[in-house]
Amino acid sequence: MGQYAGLGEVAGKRVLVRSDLNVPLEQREGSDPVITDDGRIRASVPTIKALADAGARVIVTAHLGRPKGERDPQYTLAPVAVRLGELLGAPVEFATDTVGESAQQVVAGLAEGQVAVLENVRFNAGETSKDDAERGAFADQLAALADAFVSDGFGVVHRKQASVYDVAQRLPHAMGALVAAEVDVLRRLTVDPERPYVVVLGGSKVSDKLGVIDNLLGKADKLLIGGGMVFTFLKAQGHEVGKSLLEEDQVDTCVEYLKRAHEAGVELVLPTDVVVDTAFPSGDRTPSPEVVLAAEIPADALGLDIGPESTDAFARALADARTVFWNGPMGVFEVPAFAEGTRAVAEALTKVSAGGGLTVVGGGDSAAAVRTLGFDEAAFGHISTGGGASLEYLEGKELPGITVLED
Ligand SMILES: Nc1ncnc2c1ncn2[C@@H]1O[C@H](COP(=O)(O)OP(=O)(O)O)[C@@H](O)[C@H]1O
Ligand SMILES: O=C(OP(=O)(O)O)[C@H](O)COP(=O)(O)O
Repeated sequence: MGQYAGLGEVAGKRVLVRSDLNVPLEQREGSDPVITDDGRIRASVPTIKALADAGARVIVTAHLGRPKGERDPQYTLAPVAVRLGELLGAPVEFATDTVGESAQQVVAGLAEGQVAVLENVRFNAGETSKDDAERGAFADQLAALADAFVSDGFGVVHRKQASVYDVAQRLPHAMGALVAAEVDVLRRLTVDPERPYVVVLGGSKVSDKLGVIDNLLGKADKLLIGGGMVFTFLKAQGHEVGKSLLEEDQVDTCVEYLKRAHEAGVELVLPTDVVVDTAFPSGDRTPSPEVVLAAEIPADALGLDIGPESTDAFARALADARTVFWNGPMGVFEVPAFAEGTRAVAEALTKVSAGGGLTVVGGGDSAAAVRTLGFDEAAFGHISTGGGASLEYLEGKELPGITVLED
């Protein structure tokens, strides 16, 4: 328990652990949602188990998805608590609220070494509030449930949120084993990475992640852009993108990035072809994928993957890499018709690893993608549980959930 030395003896103490249990769920008509990848739950187990084994009364707090500060049944953590119990090999109590009567009762009933999960912390508006007082008031309620706090949700350490940041100011605190291990690997990418250093970006959290490019242009040798990021860049190049994901207010920023990449000699690789469909894939619809030139996306279509020509170009750009960081799937990989770009990038990374290079895959969905597409985790240097968090760490930004632990 050296990791938690700052907390003193944990036996008998109520220890609040912030984990990142934000796993992909498939909603199924008429039955409970199914966890399609439990990687983040598995990654959270060692810290929870170590504390429970040491006799702590462990209270796990976490979020799922982005509910809008109120109860939303599709984002309940109940199935996650069940899975955590299976992985721990011990029953896990579940509180049907986060800080209310149920939470208080469940915590009061916890024996030494027992584990409880509180309902989705984002069902409370205070969690993500930009107002310090509102966030603080909610953090007070969370802190009242516990004697100590362990921060182990690496995927959220870039969020200045009550259960990540404010609660650490209110309780004796320590960094969890997962956060410590993640930071250890990522540090290797910031200190003199072996070159060429290639960063691959994709996914759908476009507004969150476009900003990181600013900083990466000064660090990486090549930047490969796929996924939902592509279309704001294509628009910046003067192309129409139909119904694709687009951050209209970021187009000028992308124009600037294109210019700066050119000036800095950074190779910025954008897809030249994309796989489109006329609607976003949904359960009851058979996809009808079509490959079009990136410069000629029809008005009624939306881009859902990078095309075959781009896939080859991305693989070529990765072939001589010695360090690679990849965050964000290249397409809607959950649907086989739009998974090829993601598969090809994953394949290219395994080759870099096999040749002795360092590859890091970061992000809940990116990690889930490599696993669900059948890749062996051992074929990558490191699979990080955090996408946005890793990117901000690599940028050299201060991560509120980590700096707060240093105070
Ligand atoms: N072109 C696209 N349009 C819309 N969604 C996309 C596109 N490409 C990828 N996605 C979606 O992005 C999601 C993952 O994005 P993100 O959360 O940013 O990644 P991560 O969790 O790895 O950080 C996936 O669910 C995938 O379906
Ligand atoms: O999924 C997450 O981040 P990621 O998609 O950047 O890996 C984390 O659980 C954080 O979730 P958030 O981006 O809704 O704050």
